Amino acid sequence: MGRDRCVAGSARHPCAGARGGASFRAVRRRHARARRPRRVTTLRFDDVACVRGGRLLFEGVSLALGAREAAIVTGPNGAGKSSLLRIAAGLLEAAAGRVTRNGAAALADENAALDRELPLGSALRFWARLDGREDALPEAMAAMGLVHLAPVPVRMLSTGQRKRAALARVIASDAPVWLLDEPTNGLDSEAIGRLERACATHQAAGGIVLAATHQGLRLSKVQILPLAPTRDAGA
Ligand SMILES: Nc1ncnc2c1ncn2[C@@H]1O[C@H](COP(=O)(O)OP(=O)(O)OP(=O)(O)O)[C@@H](O)[C@H]1O
Repeated sequence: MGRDRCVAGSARHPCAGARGGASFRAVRRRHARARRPRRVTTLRFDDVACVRGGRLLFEGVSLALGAREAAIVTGPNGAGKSSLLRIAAGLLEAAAGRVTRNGAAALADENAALDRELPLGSALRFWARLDGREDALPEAMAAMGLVHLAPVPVRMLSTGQRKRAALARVIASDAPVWLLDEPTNGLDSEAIGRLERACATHQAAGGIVLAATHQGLRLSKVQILPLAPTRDAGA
């Protein structure tokens, strides 16, 4: 039964299923949580500039993303794509301009930050537990085709498998803003399809995707943000 058909009045809530299971109160609490208005997710760059190592990488970058929208940052090596994502994540300060983000961000970059000695399942659970999202992990691992790799130590994973693990970490997080740095690097076509479907699900739920990539990534409601490097950037 759909959420909107949910009616009160019986000892067992109709959404609890034929065999009962959840009590009326538990189901009503769950539905109240689902109905609770979430603040609308937004990410804005207004006239942003980035300086690294004393060199101006880019300037005058503006971008406005709302719920369900996406952008792909393009540009040659060294143009500052990763730097732009780090600015969006709040890990790097813009040299000029204004960055506003409404909603937590999850960043997937080349550093998966997974304990190499732990089995993949445990390494991912460490982060999911910190995020209070342990229950979301099995679905995230399934989304990236990782379930069978759960017992394998992280250090034994291939490049593509490690990339999929980093993406599963983002999927399991509750962050409405996904920042994906070269997310298709090392992924085969099946894994790219999985990532695209995960992004579509995330956007449909009101999330934002900002990705930096040299390769194609099919996203809906997407805008392209080409980074034109300054002479200073020497890309
Ligand atoms: N910590 C740092 N200190 C100084 N300079 C840095 C630092 N990190 C990156 N840079 C420089 O900033 C420039 C932009 O780097 P960035 O990784 O943002 O580029 P990119 O567009 O993502 O490149 P690529 O396509 O190769 O991934 C590069 O010239 C790089 O050497």
